[in-house]
Amino acid sequence: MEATSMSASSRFSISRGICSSSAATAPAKRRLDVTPASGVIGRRGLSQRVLRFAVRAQRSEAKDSPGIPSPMSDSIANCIEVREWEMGKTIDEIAASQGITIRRRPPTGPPQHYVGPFEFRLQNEGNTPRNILEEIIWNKDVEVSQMKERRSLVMLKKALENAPPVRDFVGALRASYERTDMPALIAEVKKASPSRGVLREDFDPVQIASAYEEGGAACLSVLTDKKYFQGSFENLEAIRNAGIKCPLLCKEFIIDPWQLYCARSKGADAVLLIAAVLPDVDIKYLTKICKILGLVALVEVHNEREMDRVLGIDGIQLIGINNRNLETFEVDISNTKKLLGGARGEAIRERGIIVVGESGLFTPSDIAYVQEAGVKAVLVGESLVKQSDPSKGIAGLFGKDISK
Ligand SMILES: O=C(O)c1ccccc1NCC(=O)[C@H](O)[C@H](O)COP(=O)(O)O
Repeated sequence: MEATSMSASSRFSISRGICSSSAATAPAKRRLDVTPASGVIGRRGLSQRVLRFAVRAQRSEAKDSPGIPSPMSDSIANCIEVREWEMGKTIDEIAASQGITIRRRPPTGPPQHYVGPFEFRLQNEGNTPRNILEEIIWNKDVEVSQMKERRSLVMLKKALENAPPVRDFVGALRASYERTDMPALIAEVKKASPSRGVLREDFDPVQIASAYEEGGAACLSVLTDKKYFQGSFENLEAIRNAGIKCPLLCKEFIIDPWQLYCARSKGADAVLLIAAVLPDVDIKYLTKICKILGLVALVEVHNEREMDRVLGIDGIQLIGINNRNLETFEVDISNTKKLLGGARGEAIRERGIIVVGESGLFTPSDIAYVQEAGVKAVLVGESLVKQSDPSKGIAGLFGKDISK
């Protein structure tokens, strides 16, 4: 399928995958089986929004193409109602049952424009984020709603028609690994982070991206979050339009399929999905949409439980192991080794999944350590972006020139 267009029928088939067209008439128990666990329930859950999004998309499709019937709309809407009625559980409850501690933003707060350092805010169990990752996600929820108002799905679909073609992200990683016999580099264009503050004042994203390419990076990761990382979709678009050949990962906190369309329209070839935030059903749903758009998903895990959940999902090509605990900021590269030991490592090798070691990599011995543990790619930000010449920084990090 063309990566840049999404036909009504392909959208319908996704909808069928997540919510059987017969759900409204099937016996209740069976409906529970055919409809994924957190699929359409609770407050502000992605899956609930995914289906509403699908319904809206199909309605607008029908408006765009009068005469073409939209047979799934009613059954999806029924599914939403049936699931809400049957389960009576919130998305947070479903997520918690999978070990996810990050909650979705409650409808009552926090105030959208609150300010001040995280630790000084009034603590209130219900409407105050418990850690930085939760705060980022709650903020993203508000931000995505606002962006959707400014740029509708119909507008995004139009933009997709002019989006640059998708490049082979996984192919570029494999080729680099085979060429250098070292982990392929995904070099991150990252101005700032919540854990480290501003990493580079004279930040020119296109210049940094070209230096990375020159230094031998296989792919690039571009932070698009504004509030916490001082990134932007404009940076992603500028890098893509500057003729950089390395495939691009849109490094964003994805909680809604709208963001996938946005990333693709700006020229992304891959996106990040964070298992600490997304229940299984959302990962499955989002990866299906990625496939339709031609995007590859880098699914990020931090611990054994998340790794086991992701290994339970079919069709995953890329798994990132983040050595940074996103709740506490602690970095420990032995996390990579821990998660690749024993049966997990075997399953990964058998299935040909590429593992990306992420965060906290500064020296050739760090690279050797994660390679020994089994990674075929690394994602590196801070240690490269801080170098006056990031291209030379790559040779320093790998202990040799990997550009040839
Ligand atoms: O980097 C952070 O402080 C951070 C905080 C909260 C959520 C995510 C965060 N980082 C995203 C990343 O995973 C890193 O940017 C990436 O792995 C590169 O890490 P590094 O080489 O240590 O800059």
